[in-house]
Amino acid sequence: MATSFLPSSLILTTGVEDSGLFTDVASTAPTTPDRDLSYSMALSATLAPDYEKPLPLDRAHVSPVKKQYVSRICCVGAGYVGGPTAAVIAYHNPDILVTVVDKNEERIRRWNSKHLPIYEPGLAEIVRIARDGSKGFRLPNEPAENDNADSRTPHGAYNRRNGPYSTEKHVHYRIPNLIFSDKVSESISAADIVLIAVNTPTKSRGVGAGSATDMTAFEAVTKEVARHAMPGAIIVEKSTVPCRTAEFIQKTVSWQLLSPKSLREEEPGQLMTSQMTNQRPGVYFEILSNPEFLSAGTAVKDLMHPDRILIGSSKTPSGLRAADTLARIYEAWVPRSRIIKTNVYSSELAKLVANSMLAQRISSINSISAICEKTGADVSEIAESIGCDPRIGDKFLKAGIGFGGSCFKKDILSLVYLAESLGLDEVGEYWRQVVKMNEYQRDRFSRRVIQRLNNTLAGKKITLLGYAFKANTSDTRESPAFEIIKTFLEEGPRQIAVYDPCCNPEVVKTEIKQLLKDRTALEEDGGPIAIHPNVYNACDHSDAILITTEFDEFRSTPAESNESHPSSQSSRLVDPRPFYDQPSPMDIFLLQKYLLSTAPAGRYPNDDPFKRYLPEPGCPSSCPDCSLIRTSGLPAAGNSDENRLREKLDWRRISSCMKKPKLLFDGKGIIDASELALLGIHVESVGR
Ligand SMILES: NC(=O)c1ccc[n+]([C@@H]2O[C@H](COP(=O)([O-])OP(=O)(O)OC[C@H]3O[C@@H](n4cnc5c(N)ncnc54)[C@H](O)[C@@H]3O)[C@@H](O)[C@H]2O)c1
Ligand SMILES: O=c1ccn([C@@H]2O[C@H](COP(=O)(O)OP(=O)(O)O[C@H]3O[C@H](CO)[C@@H](O)[C@H](O)[C@H]3O)[C@@H](O)[C@H]2O)c(=O)[nH]1
Repeated sequence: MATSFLPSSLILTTGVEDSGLFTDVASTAPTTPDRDLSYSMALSATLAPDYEKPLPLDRAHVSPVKKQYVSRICCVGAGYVGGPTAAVIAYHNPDILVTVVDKNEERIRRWNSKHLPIYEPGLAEIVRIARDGSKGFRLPNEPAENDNADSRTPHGAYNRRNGPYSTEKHVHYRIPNLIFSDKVSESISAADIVLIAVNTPTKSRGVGAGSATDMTAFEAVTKEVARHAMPGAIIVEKSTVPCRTAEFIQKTVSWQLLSPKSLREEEPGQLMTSQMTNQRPGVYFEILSNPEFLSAGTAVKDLMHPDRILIGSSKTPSGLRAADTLARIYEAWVPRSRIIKTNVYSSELAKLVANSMLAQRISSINSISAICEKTGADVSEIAESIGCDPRIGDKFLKAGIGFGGSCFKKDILSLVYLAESLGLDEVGEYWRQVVKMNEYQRDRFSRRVIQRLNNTLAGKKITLLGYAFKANTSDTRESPAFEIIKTFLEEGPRQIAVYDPCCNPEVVKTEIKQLLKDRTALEEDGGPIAIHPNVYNACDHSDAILITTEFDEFRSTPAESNESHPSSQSSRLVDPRPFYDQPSPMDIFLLQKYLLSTAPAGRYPNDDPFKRYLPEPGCPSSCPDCSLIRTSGLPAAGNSDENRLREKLDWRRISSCMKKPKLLFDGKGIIDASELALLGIHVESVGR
């Protein structure tokens, strides 16, 4: 077996070697040539004379990746982006060691346990394989419903034992290649590529407070990189950052690297920086922008089947080669045609523009919803009719209580700040209006509820169904529900009941306490806010129910199709066999999905059709997550398990326990008013 680059403690014995199944199986993991940290494989790749030779194509659209160029990737930031992105990169590149580092030790502890800090459908499976390794297995290379096998194979060679379409494929065991660690500088120093995926929120104080991007975390990491990254390492902005951040990194890095003398001569304003230690003359890095476009709740789908991978680089030969090096990592599973290369500032700005344009559509349709409510037009009918125009398209036209989430607002505000700081005040004002409209829409909804309840909530119980900022996630950042709760609190209600099928009630309570900075807001502390684990208790004797998140469980209308999502093409359930080549990690991923979705319940224990999973890490008796599950019945990352029982609400039962007049305010356009009218519930919807 080839030598592994992993610490011996991480190499798991699978027992597969002993089974005699794979006598010729060797680890595909390369070894860093000399372990000298001044050596960078990425740099050597960029200098290799044959680097630009066209790659041989052995598949229709995915090029084979010669991964010997990059052996280690470090991702700084183990959050919603860093964790899943690194996991998917590691899953598809088993011979690259991917280390995710974070200064938050608690987060790292959870990534290393069976209690991942975030929930995303499919994430745990990917992490398990890449972090823990997997057993080798044999795979029948025939489609399950193989009633006409020969017609499925181009050469009629399907049943030949040794032909390209052999009846059985051996899939090699994997050694772990995904590590979560709190050793930030150490991991940076060993990496050929450093992805920076730390948080970049809106500044809350000082110059630009309320709109500029707070670059504190990003800058701190940049300095770590300048001090510790190996010469020639490629630095990648994964975080969403203001346009021209690459230039800022270049300067930060240069200030760290240049000698004090040269700095004094060239940048007199930066004398202070020159006094930093660790100058490393002659050391050079390439900086790339590679923004992430995943959405909460569909992160794994989005990462597995991205619409595009955007890579911005300088247009120098070395910058372009660095972009190619990063592109090759993605080419392990992303069709080349989906990898877009631009200049670095275009890439940075494109991320802000993408989010701003998406949010703008929501604000635009929400503005129309206000007109609809006063005219008798129906905003969903308008959205449907304009969405048929391919120039407009039908996505992101759902009127409601406005957008939430950690990204839209902050990214629009970052664009606003950029425009204003460039003296483009009208441009800034144009985009600021998107945020204003969003707040107006949410407040309009809250006011409508209060008005319909005779302008007072005193002595009344109001129920919010949904606390997460969108469906199928327990992410509650910038949740519209929280802002609505804040508005209602001012009215002195008897109870504000909250139910969310994904969020852990204990976690929501802690969060609300922190955000309100009020120790007496929760019911158990004598306040009106009650977070219910049971939806019927939450609705019992309610004066008004509000739909604040678009969970399918709450719907009385059919769920929306997501057919145009690129992932849906591959998740359309087709058996991907027979495999001509050795099945790739993507092949196995798609086959597993197919098998699980078509098999009768219970057919594959642990959802592991290939019996390849190794045991998950055990927890110590003091594990806080196990203790939370014992007390609340749910993990901290919530109950957004894709296998959770998505039982539809029994609206008849809810109607029977509501106070009269039975009022329901649909903030997400998922309720059929005429259906609930039959149950005696009066529905008011946004834009109708
Ligand atoms: N959440 C999303 O859906 C999403 C999607 C696309 C892009 N983005 C962008 O990606 C970036 C990260 O977002 P996120 O949601 O993952 O944030 P997050 O808050 O979930 O994670 C950021 C992590 O960085 C860590 N960190 C901060 N400073 C550090 C330091 N000096 N050293 C080591 N670790 C440090 C934090 O401890 C935290 O765990 C942001 O710029 C965001 O705008 C987010
Ligand atoms: O027609 C719509 C679509 C969405 N929303 C709301 O908009 C918010 C954001 O939804 P979505 O964009 O699906 O989720 P995010 O996870 O915030 O993803 C956005 O923000 C990420 C972080 O930058 C980007 O990577 C993604 O591409 C971008 O869609 C949620 O509150 C939704 O309820 C609507 O009100 N109407």
